[in-house]
Amino acid sequence: MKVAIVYASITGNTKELAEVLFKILKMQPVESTIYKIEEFPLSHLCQFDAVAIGTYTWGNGELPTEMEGLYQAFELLGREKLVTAVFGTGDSFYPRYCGAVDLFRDMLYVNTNLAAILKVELTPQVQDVVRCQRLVESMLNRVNNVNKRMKEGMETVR
Ligand SMILES: Cc1cc2nc3c(=O)[nH]c(=O)nc-3n(C[C@H](O)[C@H](O)[C@H](O)COP(=O)(O)O)c2cc1C
Repeated sequence: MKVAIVYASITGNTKELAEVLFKILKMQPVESTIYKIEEFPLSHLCQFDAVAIGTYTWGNGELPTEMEGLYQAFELLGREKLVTAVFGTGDSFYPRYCGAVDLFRDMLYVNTNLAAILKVELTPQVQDVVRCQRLVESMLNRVNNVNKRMKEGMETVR
C-alpha cells in the first residue's frame, strides 16, 4: 500500500501536523512519503492508494494559492476509489475556521473516497496525536475495505 502526505505550510503549524501524521504512518506496514506541495509532482497522484492533504487557510477562509493545482488535479483525476483525508491548521479567530479544509472536504467527498478530516487550532498539541492516530486508522481501514465495500461516510475526528 502506498500512501502520500502532501501539505502546504508557511509558518510551520501544518508542517508540524503533517510530520506527526507521517511518524504515525511510518509505524504501519505501508510505504509512506511526505511532500511539501511545491515538491509534489501532480502526475504522481495516480500512483497512490491513499493521499492525505494538509492545508493552512488564507484570506477569508480561502485555499492557499499553491494548493489550487492539487485541488484541480483531484477534480480531473476521475478516481472515485482513491482514499483521501484532509487535515489542516487554522485560527478560530477567523469566521471561516479552517475554511480551506472545508473546501477540500467538499471536493474530495464528491471526487474521491474521503475517509477523514482533521482540524487543529494553530500548533498541534499533545492531545492532537490521538486524533492523528484516528485519522491514519480511518484512512488505512478504508484502503483495506475499498474493494469490499462501496463508498462510505467520512469521519470528522474530534
Ligand atoms: C492573512 C491571514 C489570513 C488567515 N485566514 C484564516 C481563515 O480564514 N481561517 C482560519 O482558520 N485561519 C486563518 N488564518 C490562520 C492560519 O491558517 C493559521 O495561522 C495556520 O496555522 C497557518 O498555518 P502554517 O503555520 O502551516 O502556515 C489566517 C492567517 C493569516 C496570516
